[in-house]
Amino acid sequence: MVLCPVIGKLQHKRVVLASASPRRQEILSNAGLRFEVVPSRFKEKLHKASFATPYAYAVETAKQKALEVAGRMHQKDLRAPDVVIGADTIVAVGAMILEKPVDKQDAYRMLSRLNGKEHSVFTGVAIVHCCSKDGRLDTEVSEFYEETTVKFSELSEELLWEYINSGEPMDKAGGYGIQALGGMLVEYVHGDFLNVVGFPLNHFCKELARLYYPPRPADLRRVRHDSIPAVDTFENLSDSEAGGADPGQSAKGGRGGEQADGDRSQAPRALDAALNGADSRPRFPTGLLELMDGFKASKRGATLCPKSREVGLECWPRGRLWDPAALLAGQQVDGGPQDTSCLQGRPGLPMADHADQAGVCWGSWSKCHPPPPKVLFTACKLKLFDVLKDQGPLQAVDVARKLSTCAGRTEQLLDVCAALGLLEKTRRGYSNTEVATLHLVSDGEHSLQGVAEYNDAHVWGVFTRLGLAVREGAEQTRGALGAMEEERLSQSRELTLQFMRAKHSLSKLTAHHVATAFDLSRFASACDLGGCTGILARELAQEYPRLQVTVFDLPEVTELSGGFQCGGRQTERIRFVSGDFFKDSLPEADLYVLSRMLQDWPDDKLHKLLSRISSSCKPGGGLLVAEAAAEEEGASQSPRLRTLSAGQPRSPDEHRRLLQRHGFQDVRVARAGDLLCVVLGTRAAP
Ligand SMILES: Cc1cn([C@H]2C[C@H](O)[C@@H](COP(=O)(O)OP(=O)(O)OP(=O)(O)O)O2)c(=O)[nH]c1=O
Repeated sequence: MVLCPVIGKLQHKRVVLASASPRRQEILSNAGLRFEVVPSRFKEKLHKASFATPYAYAVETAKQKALEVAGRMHQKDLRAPDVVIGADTIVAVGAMILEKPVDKQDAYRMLSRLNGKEHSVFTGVAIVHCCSKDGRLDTEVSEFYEETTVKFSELSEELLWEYINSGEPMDKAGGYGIQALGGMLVEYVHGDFLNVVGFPLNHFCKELARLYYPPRPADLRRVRHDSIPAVDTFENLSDSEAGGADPGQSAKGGRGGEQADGDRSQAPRALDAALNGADSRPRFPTGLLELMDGFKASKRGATLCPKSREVGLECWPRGRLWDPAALLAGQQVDGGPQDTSCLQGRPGLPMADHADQAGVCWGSWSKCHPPPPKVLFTACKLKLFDVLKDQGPLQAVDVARKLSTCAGRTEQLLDVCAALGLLEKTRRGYSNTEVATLHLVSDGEHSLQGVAEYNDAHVWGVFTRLGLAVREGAEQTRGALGAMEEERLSQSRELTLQFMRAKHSLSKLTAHHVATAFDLSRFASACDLGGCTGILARELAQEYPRLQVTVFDLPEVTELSGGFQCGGRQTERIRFVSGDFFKDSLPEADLYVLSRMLQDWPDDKLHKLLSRISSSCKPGGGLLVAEAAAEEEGASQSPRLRTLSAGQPRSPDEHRRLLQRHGFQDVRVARAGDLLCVVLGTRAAP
């Protein structure tokens, strides 16, 4: 039972119920929660017509009730409570919202509307976590609603008036109290009874459990590959992205003036850290990155598949990518020819599934399933996860309205996202899973939207166009991609920014692992070559208090890096220097750092770069290299963490040999964060 540990977590907190409702007080105290009652003074006068649904109105009212109490208490005591709970119950008949009747006639009107019919009772709940920062109130709001269906019997006028005259309807939404005399009016109830009485206790406990015990990515449920809905293609949906409505605008629409802090993504980590004093860095989203990156495996795979190449089909290596949930859980699935069922028997589809000699089975995903990465990119581009963060759970039709997209296609997109483990689908609609909340919402601290955006806008195209290079092998691919990368960087400011955003968000996840893989305290200065926005430099400066760090990158990158800085004391020890590490002299440093750089370059460039570093590095100085880890010694097959990189990961031995070849000795290799291979070599005397 989730309740006990959750209540335990709240035990030492100052909890306030922002409600005068005696029913809410009773429900919560019966559940063992200890709290103070401070009724809200928020006037329930929000403009109902401006809400897309009745429950959106209830949720917003609940939130405003709680925020009013939090603000007032903070102003009065200069100390806010830890948690404020607000709730609002409404009765909805279709789109019409009924609140508490103002007088007997009003109660009669309401009860007459409900007479003999089904209606919905919605309770919106807001859980506001408060803290004071520099005397200012800081809040994190988590919100949800519950719906219960109630059916009234056919009631006579006489009975209605008798009930009204009892006085019971006056302080209750819809003009009745199901828990007392009003129970006699009710034929049936579907859903949570306590929700009708004013507080959905069960959902509240689940929400607390979600906040205090967020599921780990590995806990994401596994789905069978055939649960991914079959669709022809998502092109139509993509068309609407490009067309008329700006999805970003739609996503924000309808809730004008709302505090963006109604932010479910922030709450779990902040709470977790606050409660457990734990490191709030999220686990590495391996599966998600593999999903974002998966299409590269497909394109490389084409080299192994002569038949598919002949018929010009896009190939997807079965076994790796047909089980998206396994991917999200960071697992790889072995497949055999018997697993081709998802590809077979779909009438009219030009299938080319077959097993080649290497035992790899191929099929045309483009005709029977949408490619999972493209689904993810499309959802990000449409700001689907932002909409669900702010307003979820939502039904497909509501999502389509908010995104200005086609309802049918939107439902397909939502279903595929649910099958991929990015969304949760329940009776109440679709909502973000934990991994989506953490990494796919655009303004989240650990958002990987930048990676999705960049992969979609640029890398996908590169891989799609580079069939020739892919067929001709990894070296050529690296060369072609490296050249395109150079060309791209010089091309447009927007692309550069896109690239920087992607690299910035990835570096946020890896920088700590890179900085701490070895003890670097013997170095007084470091130079991060291609250090982009300085995330790793910042981590190094934070970890080693006497280290001076130089970030060296192309002028167009350093020029834009200012927009990514967030201050802090360690920035005094960081400087940005513009230059091209293939042409210009490298800044002096005891330690040179190349983080996720080497994979990008063809061998000639790679050796040129390493030999330039070797010449600049003083004897005793170091070279720290961080790359995606190959899965096992000698098996450079892992697609992990190659996002933004073109080449294949090297094995520890390959790394060792590479550094030794350029005059580095005592080369040590460490696996960091399960996904990175970090290598440290010491420059030998020439
Ligand atoms: C439908 C129904 C509502 N109600 C009550 C629950 C709520 O208290 C009330 C709806 O009004 P609310 O505005 O939700 O709550 P409230 O005014 O009582 O308290 P506060 O605003 O301070 O939080 O109706 C019942 O008790 N029984 C019922 O069957």
